[in-house]
Amino acid sequence: MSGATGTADFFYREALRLGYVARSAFKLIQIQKQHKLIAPGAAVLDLGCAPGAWLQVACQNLGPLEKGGLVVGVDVKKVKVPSAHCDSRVRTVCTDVMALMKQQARAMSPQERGFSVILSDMCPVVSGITTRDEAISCELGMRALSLAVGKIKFKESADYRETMERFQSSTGPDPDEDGVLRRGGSLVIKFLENEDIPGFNKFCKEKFKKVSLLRPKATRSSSREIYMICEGLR
Ligand SMILES: C[S@@+](CC[C@H](N)C(=O)[O-])C[C@H]1O[C@@H](n2cnc3c(N)ncnc32)[C@H](O)[C@@H]1O
Repeated sequence: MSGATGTADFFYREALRLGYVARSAFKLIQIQKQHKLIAPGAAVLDLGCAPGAWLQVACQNLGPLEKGGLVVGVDVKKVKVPSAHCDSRVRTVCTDVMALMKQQARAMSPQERGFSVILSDMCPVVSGITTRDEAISCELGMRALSLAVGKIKFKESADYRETMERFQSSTGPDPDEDGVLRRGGSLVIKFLENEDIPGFNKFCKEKFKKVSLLRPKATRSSSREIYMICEGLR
């Protein structure tokens, strides 16, 4: 688990010391510190949650139990809710997000009113074939985006049209047009850096009040991952 660099080893050791199940905890800690996406009592959907470090960080930011809130983690792998930093507000569902319908996702939210924060740390098992890994990463990102904002609609003349159309088909049929992210809510999507990111970025800038890209300090130097942080769904 420890990486080749001193920085990677630092985050690995810190995760062990502080009771996080993976060093990836520090990526969400940095995102949360800079963007304050998870408010006390928030309803958080964590896509690609195994082994559970983001569940821990999300729960820590819900505030005291009496504030309420919920963290639902979804992964193709079965995930046991970590005992440290998690409480009764955290639960996990084992399913493939590519096949998860919006109605099913909404049914997991409090009073079926949707989520205030959606996090996607999903990534493919890296094959080493760059174009293939990038395409799968974009498909996963597109699925997270369409779950959040609903049916992807844009003007014919939009200069990101080609990018969005290319990955739209990967989301599969879903009769529900509405997304499961509440108005004003925030979305975080992990991508492997590639030439389609500017297209996603432009689309998201129309949908959200603020969009930024972040490469957290805990990212391994060998990784091409980057996080798109979208705040304030219009
Ligand atoms: C980098 S890990 C997530 C780490 C997690 N955020 C944490 O801090 O513990 C990426 C996860 O995405 C999951 N994943 C990839 N494709 C998925 C899919 N189609 N549906 C659900 N989960 C998926 C993988 O199983 C893997 O557990």
